[in-house]
Amino acid sequence: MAEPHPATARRAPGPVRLRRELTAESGRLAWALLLAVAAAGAALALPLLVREIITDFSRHRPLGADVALMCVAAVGSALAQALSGFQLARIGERMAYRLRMRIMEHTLRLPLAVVRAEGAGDLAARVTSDAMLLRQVVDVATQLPLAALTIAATLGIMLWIDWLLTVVTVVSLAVLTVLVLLVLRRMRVSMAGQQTAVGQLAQRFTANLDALTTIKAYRAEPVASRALAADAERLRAVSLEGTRLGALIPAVLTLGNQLAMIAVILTGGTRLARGDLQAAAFAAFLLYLLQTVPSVNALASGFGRLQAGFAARDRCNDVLLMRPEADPDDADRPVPPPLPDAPAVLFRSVSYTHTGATEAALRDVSFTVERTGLTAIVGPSGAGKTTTLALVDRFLRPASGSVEVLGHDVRDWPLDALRARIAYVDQAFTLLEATARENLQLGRARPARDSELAAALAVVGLADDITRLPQGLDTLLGRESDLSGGQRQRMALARALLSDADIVLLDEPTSQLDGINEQRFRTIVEDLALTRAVIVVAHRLSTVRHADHVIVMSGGAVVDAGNHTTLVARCTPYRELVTSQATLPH
Ligand SMILES: Nc1ncnc2c1ncn2[C@@H]1O[C@H](COP(=O)(O)OP(=O)(O)OP(=O)(O)O)[C@@H](O)[C@H]1O
Repeated sequence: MAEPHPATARRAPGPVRLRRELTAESGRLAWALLLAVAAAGAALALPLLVREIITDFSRHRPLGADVALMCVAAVGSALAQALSGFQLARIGERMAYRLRMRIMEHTLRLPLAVVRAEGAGDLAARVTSDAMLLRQVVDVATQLPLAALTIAATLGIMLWIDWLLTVVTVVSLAVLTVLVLLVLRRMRVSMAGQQTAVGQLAQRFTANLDALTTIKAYRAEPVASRALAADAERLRAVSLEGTRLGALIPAVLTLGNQLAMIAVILTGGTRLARGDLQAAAFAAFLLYLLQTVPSVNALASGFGRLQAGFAARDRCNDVLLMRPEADPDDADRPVPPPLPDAPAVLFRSVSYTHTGATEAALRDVSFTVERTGLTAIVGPSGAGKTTTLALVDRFLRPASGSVEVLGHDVRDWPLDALRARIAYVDQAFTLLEATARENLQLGRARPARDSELAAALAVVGLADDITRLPQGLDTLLGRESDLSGGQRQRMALARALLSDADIVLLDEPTSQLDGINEQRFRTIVEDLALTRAVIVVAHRLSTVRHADHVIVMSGGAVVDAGNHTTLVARCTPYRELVTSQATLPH
């Protein structure tokens, strides 16, 4: 039997905490900050060197040493800045990678209904655009302290040059800060709205691409475009608000800086005229004042990016805080040994209502499936057949009653161990976007040999079709190379054959098979049923007549169960089903 994959039994990852993410890289971050401080320090020294050079000129001193120092400071500053940027890029990309992996792995472990409700496109937006915004927080982690440090150091030097001019500068900067903070507060709300709108647009676009055949067939491109345009318009409007707020910040900063400059020039000019201030000191002060401009800008843009990062973090956490389908103690649960005399599947008074549905899909359903043999579940559309199969594989959990597999309640199985016992062929015969070989081996604990794959493909009559693919078994399916509906169905069957599962669930497996393949399918299922429990949701009488046991469902309840002959004799809904198919080939 296949062993459960231990790696899949994981706990919920917990929310993203930016501080924890950053402290995980504290060594690298400190290194990046140190380099950035060195770069800023070297840049800060430049105006002082300018002062020295001006004094050299005025006193006719040789310039060589001071000019050389200035060059060293300029090149050193550029070099340190570049190295700091490389470090930050590394930290940022590693953080984004970790975050993306966490969200993707967690999403794959969410209940199916939750993933459907969230939408594939919206979930994809969290690992693309949200993760990108969050990644920028890393730059901010050095950008903010560095800018604050540079401003403080510059103000310190300015204070040393002239205290009165420094007071004028600080008052101007304080007014500026209040204005910028007001804009930033509004920006966070806007960023959250923007990211939600991105998710909604991505969701609708993905859904439309998935339904592209139908859209084309029904010339529904204008309808789809209209809906997409509405989402794109919502995104445009909310982004415009964010962009306007973003554009306001540099304008406010420029105005604030200019006001500070005017105030300093007026105060400094007056003192210069009175002889209270040296021309060289005033020039150096003005240069320092100019040098605060990029730092103040960096501070404001850093806070802006932080707001975007917070909004993205909240959206990522919305996903990460969703409960996975496995219980928290799933990984610690011992794998129960199958009980030798227990049935393969046992339903005891099971009821279930789908989320959002007003009526129960299953009501008080009870039945037994033996360890070997073919069990068919029949009934009209909407009777609850697929829901029944979903409960066996614990895609859904009963609202009341219990489902047992191999003698143990499905809730007592570690999820992975339970699913290792069951092979499931869904109605869509889903293939992954992966090679034919990978598709065939899904769910196997150990890789199959080529001869095993060839044997399974031969049984389902697919050997020639796969050989004809451009790279045979190693052809990537789902993009340029794809299979027909019937071929996909047989691939899914071959996968079940290769799976070693004790229980095989087949949801309408013959719907796309031609006569020859339907006959072949019957033989495969009969062979499988010799050693395993095969439960097949079937509409075709040809499948049902050969079943050892038939469960008749209607309106979410089991109305009767028995073999074909017994049911024809005593069960009116079954007889009607048989009569309705009497004209169909079987
Ligand atoms: N995801 C869902 N959300 C809400 N209701 C659902 C969902 N899936 C199924 N249902 C409802 O549950 C009931 C049983 O559905 P189910 O798919 O089990 O029927 P079925 O017998 O397999 O039908 P069919 O033969 O058409 O596949 C139906 O009334 C259906 O509308």
